[in-house]
Formats: sequence, C-alpha cells, structure tokens
Amino acid sequence: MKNQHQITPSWDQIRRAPKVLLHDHLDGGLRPGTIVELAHETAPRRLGGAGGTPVPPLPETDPDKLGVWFREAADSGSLERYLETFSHTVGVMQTREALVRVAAECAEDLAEDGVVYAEVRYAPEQHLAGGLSLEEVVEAVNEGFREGELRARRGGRRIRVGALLTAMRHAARALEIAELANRYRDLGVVGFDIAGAEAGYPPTRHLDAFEYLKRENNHFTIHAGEAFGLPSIWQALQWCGADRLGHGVRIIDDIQVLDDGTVELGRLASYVRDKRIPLELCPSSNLQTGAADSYADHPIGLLRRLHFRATVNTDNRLMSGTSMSREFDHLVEAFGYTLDDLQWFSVNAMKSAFIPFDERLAMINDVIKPGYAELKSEWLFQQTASTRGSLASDG
Ligand SMILES: O=c1[nH]cnc2c1ncn2[C@@H]1O[C@H](CO)[C@@H](O)[C@H]1O
Ligand SMILES: [Zn+2]
Repeated sequence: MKNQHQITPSWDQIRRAPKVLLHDHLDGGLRPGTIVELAHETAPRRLGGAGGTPVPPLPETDPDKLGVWFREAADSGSLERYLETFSHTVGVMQTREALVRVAAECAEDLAEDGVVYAEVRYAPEQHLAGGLSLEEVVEAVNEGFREGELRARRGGRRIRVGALLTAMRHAARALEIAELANRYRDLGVVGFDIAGAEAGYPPTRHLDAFEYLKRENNHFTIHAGEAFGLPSIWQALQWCGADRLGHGVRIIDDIQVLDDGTVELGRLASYVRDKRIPLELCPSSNLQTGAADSYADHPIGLLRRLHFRATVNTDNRLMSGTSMSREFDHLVEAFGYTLDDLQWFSVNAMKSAFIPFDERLAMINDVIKPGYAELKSEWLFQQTASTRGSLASDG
C-alpha cells in the first residue's frame, strides 16, 4: 500500500500548512492597490526616492495591471534590472503612516497565506526622504507588524513577525544600520542583512559592521551567491561570519554530480553542509534574475536530496507574483514533494530563525509539527467506498 504520507498535497493543504519564511523584503511585497493609493496621496509632494532621486510616475494606475507590470519588469534575467523596480515601492514608503500600513498589510497577507513565523527585511536608509529618522522608520515598521499580527489574530490566524534591518551594499552605512539593529534588539528587530547588487560590492566592504555585530553576539545574514558565485559565499561565511546565506544558491557550483550519479562536494560546499549553514533559497526570484532556468532545474532539488539546511522563501512577493504557498506549490509540482518534505523545509527554517532557541523549539513542537500531523492524518477521515458502509458503488 502506498504510504499515505507520500500523497501529493492539495493546494488547500499547502495553504493551510504552517509555513516559516526567513527571506522576504518589505518593499518587495506591497499590495498593488496600496501602491496606487499611497502614490496618489504623496503625488502632490513627490517625495524623493532612495537617495533623494525623484520618484518616477507609476507605470500603471490600475492595481491589477500594476501587479503584472512588476512581474514583467522584474522578469529581466538580471539582478540589476530587477532591483530597478523597487524605486516605485520605496518611493511610496517615506512617511510613518505609509510604513505602518505597508508593514501591517505584510503581516496580514503572510498570515492569510498560512505563514506562522516570518522574518521580514527592509533597508531603513531607503526610507528617509520624507524626513523620518532611522529610529522613526524602525518604530513605524514595528508598529505595523504588531498591528498586522493583531488583525490576523482577530481573523483567527496566528503569526509572529520579526524585522531584519538591511544595509545596502553599494552604500556606506552598514555600521550605522548594524548599530541600529543592535539598539532595537528585543524590540522587534531580530537581525541584520546586506542586500543590493552583488557584482562589484563584496560583503567584505562592510566588515566593520559584521565585526561589530559579532562582538555584540547579534545575528546576521548576507545576500550572497545569487548573482555572483562561490567567492561571494566564501567571503560571507569565512570573512564576515554570516549565520545564514541570503540565497546561497550558487553553492551548487561547488557540487559535482558524476555520470554514475555519485556526488562530490568541494571544500566550501562541504563546509556549508557540515556546519548546517541555512540557505535562504528563493526559487521564483532566481528564475527572474537568471540564477536558474526552471523550477525543475532549480538547485533546491539537489540541495534537499543532499540534506543541506535548505529553506524555501519568497524574496519579493510583488515582483515575483508569489507567496509561500505558491513557492511550495511550484516545488510540489517540480519535485513531487509531499507534506513530509514541506514539513522538513518548515522545520529547517524554524531551526534557522534568529529568535531564541526555546522559542524556536516551541514553534517546531507546538505549532509546526502538530499542524503537519493534522494535515497528514486527513486521509484517515476521507469517506471512500470502503468506509461508507453501503453497497452503492463509487460510480
Ligand atoms: O534578491 C535580492 N537580491 C539583492 N537585493 C535585493 C533582492 N531583493 C531585494 N533587494 C534589495 O533589498 C532592498 C531592501 O529590501 C530592496 O530595496 C532591494 O534593493
Ligand atoms: Zn533578497
């Protein structure tokens, strides 16, 4: 008999499965309708965008069309072009009210999708054009996350959201942002990250920030191994001391699959696997920036088979038109993943979160495992010909 755990999960089960998200950009997940409304409100003032550059007019004012525009514009095969689309989201996130709203909706949307724990990142330095201070930005986003958690709870959903403060790798404010992350530690901020175009901006440019965080016993992840390969991953781990890798998908370049199917790991890939370094993999985002050709060809299949600490993430829900459920669904379709696989990814992610160990453990044992157990037992209660008790056939 087929092991019932091996049954392909339905879309409805994927949606209800408790999911954990470690890599999601706040400015990459706005509702298109919210962008339109906020752009309308700020239009008279035309606040400066990131770095004070003027905000370009929205390419579409119909929310549905705007959503499509983001997906298509981000679908360029280049990380640099993909990142250009953010001027439209960052541009409308320059006031306290806008930040509270966007953060609250983010938490609500994730909860609605069945995410129970999320770490959401953004770069405070990109939200100063309306006159806010770095502290005011962080406090507005925190307020929004708390509000969204509350609204979710009122709607019968449970979610916990932690913030990661990102520094932009082409800028020179990493130490300042790291200090900010440290100041708001235990106040809604759980760690630090650097993001932005990878080529030409190695993580070692920001060593002072990483060394500071290490001295403070704080946590950080680094976008590495997305548009650039092994040297970037190596630097992030061995020079900077990253706890996790944002993407890290290019670790595949250090893995050789031989003709007879045996696999050889290079020194760096071995290190990553041996040390259980979490990989924040983002399949849909990688297809758009050219890091992978199709879901079926995405390295996550091999990395999962080889038991790397792989996690599944959305990166930018707006630009990729995705959600955690959609990412899982793509992988179920490409690799035949079962509820056991989805649980494995979720437990991996929860183990790798930046909140304290006892809380991670409680999330795994009291939320994630019971949630999957519930889903995995559903087949027992389905009415079939053999349980119906009458001679009427199934037809
Ligand atoms: O996949 C990515 N790789 C590198 N940088 C990114 C990615 N997605 C978003 N950002 C950058 O991170 C900033 C803060 O959230 C965004 O504004 C965007 O520029
Ligand atoms: Zn990212």
